[in-house]
Amino acid sequence: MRGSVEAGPRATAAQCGCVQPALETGNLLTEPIGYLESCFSAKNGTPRQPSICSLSRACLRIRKSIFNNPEHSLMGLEQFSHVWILFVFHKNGHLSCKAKVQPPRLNGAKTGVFSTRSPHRPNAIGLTLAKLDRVEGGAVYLSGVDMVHGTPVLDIKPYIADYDSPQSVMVPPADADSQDDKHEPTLESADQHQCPGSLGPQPELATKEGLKCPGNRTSEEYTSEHVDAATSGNVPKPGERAATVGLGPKSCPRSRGPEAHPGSGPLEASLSEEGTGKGPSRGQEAAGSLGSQVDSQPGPPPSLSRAAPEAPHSVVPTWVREAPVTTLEVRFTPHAELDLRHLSSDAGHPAFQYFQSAEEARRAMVAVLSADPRSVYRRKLCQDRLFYFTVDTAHVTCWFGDGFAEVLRIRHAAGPVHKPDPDPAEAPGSLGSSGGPAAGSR
Ligand SMILES: C[S@@+](CC[C@H](N)C(=O)[O-])C[C@H]1O[C@@H](n2cnc3c(N)ncnc32)[C@H](O)[C@@H]1O
Repeated sequence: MRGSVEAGPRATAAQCGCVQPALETGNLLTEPIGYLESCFSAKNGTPRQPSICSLSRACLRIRKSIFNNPEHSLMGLEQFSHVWILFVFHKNGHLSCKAKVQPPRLNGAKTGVFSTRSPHRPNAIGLTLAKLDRVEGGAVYLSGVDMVHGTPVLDIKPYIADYDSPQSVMVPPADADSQDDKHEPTLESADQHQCPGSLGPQPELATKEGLKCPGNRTSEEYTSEHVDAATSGNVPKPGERAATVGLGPKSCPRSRGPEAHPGSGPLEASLSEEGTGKGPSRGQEAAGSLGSQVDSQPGPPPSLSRAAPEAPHSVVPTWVREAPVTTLEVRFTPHAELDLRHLSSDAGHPAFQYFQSAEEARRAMVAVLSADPRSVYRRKLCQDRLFYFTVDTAHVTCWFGDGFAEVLRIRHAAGPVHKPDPDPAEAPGSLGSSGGPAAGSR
């Protein structure tokens, strides 16, 4: 009977009898357009969202197997300040089909996977809004990324506030005036009927669900380590967007632009909040918070905006903005400060591939650590243990105390930073054996 089965076209069969992937079935066989070169070589320490560290840089070279002349495909892209990057979470380790996940901001509570930005989702597809620093031939240089080195990238699309931000919904005056019940609701009218308090997810504790998994996917419950997912929105921060969309000067990893100088631009503005640990307190009781917040981010610059005067705001649940911990203070031991100076002046090694100075490297480390990159599991059960991450050529050893993170050692990353490394977080014994920093490392 019609309607008794799920709608959708059937797979097409080839002459040999095989079922071929076909667009109509939605079984898309993807071919990465390139593999990201990122300053983060492992998941550990990689920001949970692009807004956390605007200095996190990457380069994507379009493969010649996709386009003979990759530079043709990038023509015109340099006119945009931000791009969406669609990619595969290739380091997930296993396919996941958990309907509920535990985002760090819910501090152990569960919510539906589709209400989060968890990497562990049925199709393992990520979406990041990155700053486009420059286009050079067949390569794009990005910053503010939250992807590890080697990430297969499926697509690049320009960020267009008019299309991508609900605040920029275009409502022709005539249409707006004549709206009645016969019209499909526009995004604006739909949003205006949303009750902020009614949109939050209803986190539940430890509810098992029957799983419907395609193929032979694991039904293993996520460990907390596996639910090391961030859930904050990936639109630019308040202020950052207004300052940068479409207007900001461009910078690039290897050539200093005006904004590379401290105190001279939007990059600095966002870093000062990230880097000092003086950002707004994120609240203590995110778990179970059911409310929603109206996003009051400024819209695009007036020259670009065609928003209706009473344009709608987007709405997110409160927990997205309220982390379970306050922003951490970040300290460096004198030893670590010395290490950093040595690293940047050691003639035997290339100093940095992505950072332009030791100061930039330091600020990136502060940004990463002040956002507390630990999983819920580590935060709750492994406090004060050693934590490692690699950014650019720096391998960082630190530990977490009450309200702070302290960098203990900074060494040159063993081997090339771009070699896909095993995740130190997943390596046996990687946490060290003590409950605090190793005595010899201070
Ligand atoms: C929470 S996800 C968000 C990614 C993207 N902004 C999104 O919303 O889809 C970011 C985290 O994914 C992890 N990650 C980054 N690249 C990955 C990859 N290629 N494979 C698996 N995990 C990755 C890192 O631990 C990072 O902190």
